[in-house]
Amino acid sequence: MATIGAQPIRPPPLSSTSEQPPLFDGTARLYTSYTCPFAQRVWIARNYKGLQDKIQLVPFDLQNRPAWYKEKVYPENKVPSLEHNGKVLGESLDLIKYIDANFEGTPLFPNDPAKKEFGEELLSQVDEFTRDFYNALRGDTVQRSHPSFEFLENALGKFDDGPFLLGQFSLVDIAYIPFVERFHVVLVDLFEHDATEGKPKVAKWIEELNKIDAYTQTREDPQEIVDLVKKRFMPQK
Ligand SMILES: N[C@@H](CCC(=O)N[C@@H](CS)C(=O)NCC(=O)O)C(=O)O
Repeated sequence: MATIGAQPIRPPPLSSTSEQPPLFDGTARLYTSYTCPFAQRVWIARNYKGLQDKIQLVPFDLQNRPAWYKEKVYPENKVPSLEHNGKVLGESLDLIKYIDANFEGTPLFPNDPAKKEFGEELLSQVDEFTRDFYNALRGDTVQRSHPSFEFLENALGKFDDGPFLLGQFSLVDIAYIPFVERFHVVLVDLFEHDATEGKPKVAKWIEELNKIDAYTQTREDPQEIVDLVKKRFMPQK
């Protein structure tokens, strides 16, 4: 993919009038949206494994999706989905595992049984983690977001051979970071609260993740995050 400095050029999002790319022509495609945290997971995994030339991004303007996506590609009509080997698969947590298992590149899950077990446990908790936070946006946000960051700080204390959730970078970090990125930005911007204060492991985790191009290239503009959350959860702000 072409790059400007370290930042690859993002293909422009397709809208309702855009033509459908060929289906099942042998190209692997990630149907995505640049603003969706679920889709961001799969995008990070693809980048980290060096699959930029093997998995093509097909981004949408989600508010104005083409009808052919639901009709011909993915009836659930959500992003992300992955076209690969004559099938279209969905669900971001399944997709990051699928990409790890079915494509070349650095493995995204450790072999160590204790790490595997803890990794699966954390993956099984991520939906609740994100739900709790979105619920906190409905009132008493700072106070109600505290347990989520406390949970992360504790989880990061489990392995001390690296700054990531399983020590080394893995798909567990990929599952959490798109949401933590958004929560962190929203708390700072709308509540003047730095959730990493007094949480050295979370602060270090975010700092280290921000050194990984595969992740930073997928980050959403903080202002867009704030605008979206304001519009959806707190129009009074
Ligand atoms: N559980 C799904 C959630 C995907 C999801 O909710 N995607 C949103 C965008 S962030 C979407 O496509 N929404 C469109 C719609 O619901 O119409 C996953 O993990 O992939």
